[in-house]
Amino acid sequence: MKTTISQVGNYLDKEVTIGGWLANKRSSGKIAFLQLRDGTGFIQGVVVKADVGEEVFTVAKNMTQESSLYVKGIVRVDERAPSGYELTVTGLEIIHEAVDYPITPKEHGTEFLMDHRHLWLRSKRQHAVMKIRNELIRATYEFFNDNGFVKVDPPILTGSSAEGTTNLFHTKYFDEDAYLSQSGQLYMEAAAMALGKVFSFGPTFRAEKSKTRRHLIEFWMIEPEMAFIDHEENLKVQEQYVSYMVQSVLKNCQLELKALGRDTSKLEKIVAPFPRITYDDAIKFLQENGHEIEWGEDFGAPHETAIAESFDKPVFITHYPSVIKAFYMKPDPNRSEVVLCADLIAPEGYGEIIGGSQRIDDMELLKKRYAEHNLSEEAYKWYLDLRRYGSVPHSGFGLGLERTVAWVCGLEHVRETIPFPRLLNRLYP
Ligand SMILES: NC(=O)C[C@H]([NH3+])C(=O)NS(=O)(=O)OC[C@H]1O[C@@H](n2cnc3c(N)ncnc32)[C@H](O)[C@@H]1O
Ligand SMILES: [Mg+2]
Repeated sequence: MKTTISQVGNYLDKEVTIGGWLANKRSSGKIAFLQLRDGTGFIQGVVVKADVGEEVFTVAKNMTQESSLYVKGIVRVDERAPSGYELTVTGLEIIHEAVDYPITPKEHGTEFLMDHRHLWLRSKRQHAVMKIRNELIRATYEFFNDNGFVKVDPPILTGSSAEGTTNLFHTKYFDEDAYLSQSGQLYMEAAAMALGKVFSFGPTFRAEKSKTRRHLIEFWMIEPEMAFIDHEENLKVQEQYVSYMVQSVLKNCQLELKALGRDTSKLEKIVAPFPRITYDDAIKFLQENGHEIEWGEDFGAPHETAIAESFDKPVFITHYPSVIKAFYMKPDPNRSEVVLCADLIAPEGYGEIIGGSQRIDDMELLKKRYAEHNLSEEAYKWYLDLRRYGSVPHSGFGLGLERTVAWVCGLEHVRETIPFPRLLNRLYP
C-alpha cells in the first residue's frame, strides 16, 4: 500500500511503501537506522540484515544523505518516536543517489545555510517552521471567513505609497513610475466601502536599509479593513484574531513546536483580551526605568522589549503622537496631537507584530494631511474620493506574518520564517 509518513498510523502492522529521502543514517554491523523524510514528516526505518538479506542491507549501508528512494516496511508503534511509529524495513529502491550533499549533520554557519536555503528548507527544524507558518495562514483564512470578511487582493504594482516615500522600491510601468506595494491598506479601504469587512494577504516590500532580526525587505502581511468600526473595536478584532491563530497552532502543531523546543506554556497564555497602555504611559514607564527618551520620539526595539517585559501577552500601545505616524491616521477628537492608532507588541522581545489605526474620514482634514506630507493630490485623488462619496468611520491593521512566525516558533531571526528571505545584501537563492 503506497502512503505517506503522516498517514502510516492508518496501516499499523501492515506493509507500506513510502517515497522519500534519506535525511540521516547510522548503522552497526548487522542493523541500520535510516532517518527518512517525505515532506509530510519524519520516521525511522530499521533495517535488520538477518531479515532483509545481504543485497538490501548493502543498499542501506551505502545509501548517501538526501538520496531519494522508495522504502517498503511494516508499520510498528514506537512510543519513543516523535510520530509514535517506526518502520521495520523489508525493501529499498534508490531513485536517485545524492552525492556529497552539502548540509551534513554537523553544525553550519548562518551564511552557509542561507546560501543553501533551497536545501536547508529540507531540515527537520525548517520543516517545523514552515508547517507552523502554514497553520498561521490556514487559521487566518478560517478566522476571517468565519467572521464575515471577504478576501480582496490589492495591487502589487502601485503609483502611490501608504507608508511614506523613504523605503519604496521603484520600477518602471511602461513609461510611468511605479512602486512595489509597501501596504495594501489604501486599496483595502476602498474595498471596505464596497464589501464592509475585507482582508488581504500578500507580499509587501520595504526598501529599508535595516539589518535587524525583525526586518525583511519582502514580507507577507495580512491587512483587514472594516467599515463602521472604530479604534477600540479594531483592537478587539486584533486580539481575537491573534489569539485564534496562536491557539490553532497549539492545537494542530504540537509535533512541530516540540521539534523546535518551544515552551508552549507561554503560548497558552495568549487569549483575549490583551493589555493596553497609552504612548504617554509607555514614555513615563521608560523614563522611570532609565531609558533616554522624550515625548514625541518613536520607540526602538529596546524600548518595545522593555515595555513588553511587563506583560505575558501581546500589549497594545495606543495614541501615538500624530507627528510620528502615517498621514491617514485619525486624530483623537479629544486631543488632536495624538492619533487613534495602536501597535501590538509581542512578548518575549519579539516586538511589533501589528500596526493599525482608525482612518481619517473627513475630506478636508485628509486634504490638509496631503499638503503636510507633500502627497500629490493627483496620485491620491482616488483615495480622497472615498471621503467624497459616502465617507464612514473605518479602521484596519496590518499583521506581519514573519514576525508572528518568529514569535510563535520562538526563533531568533525572521530569516527562518519565510521560505526564501530577502534581506539587506541577500537576493540569492
Ligand atoms: N493595513 C494597515 O493598517 C497596515 C499599515 N499600512 C502598515 O503597513 N503598518 S506597518 O508599517 O506598521 O506594518 C505593519 C506590520 O508589518 C510588519 N512589518 C513592517 N515592516 C516590516 C519589515 N521590514 N519586515 C518584517 N515585517 C515588517 C510589522 O509586523 C508591522 O507591525
Ligand atoms: Mg508599524
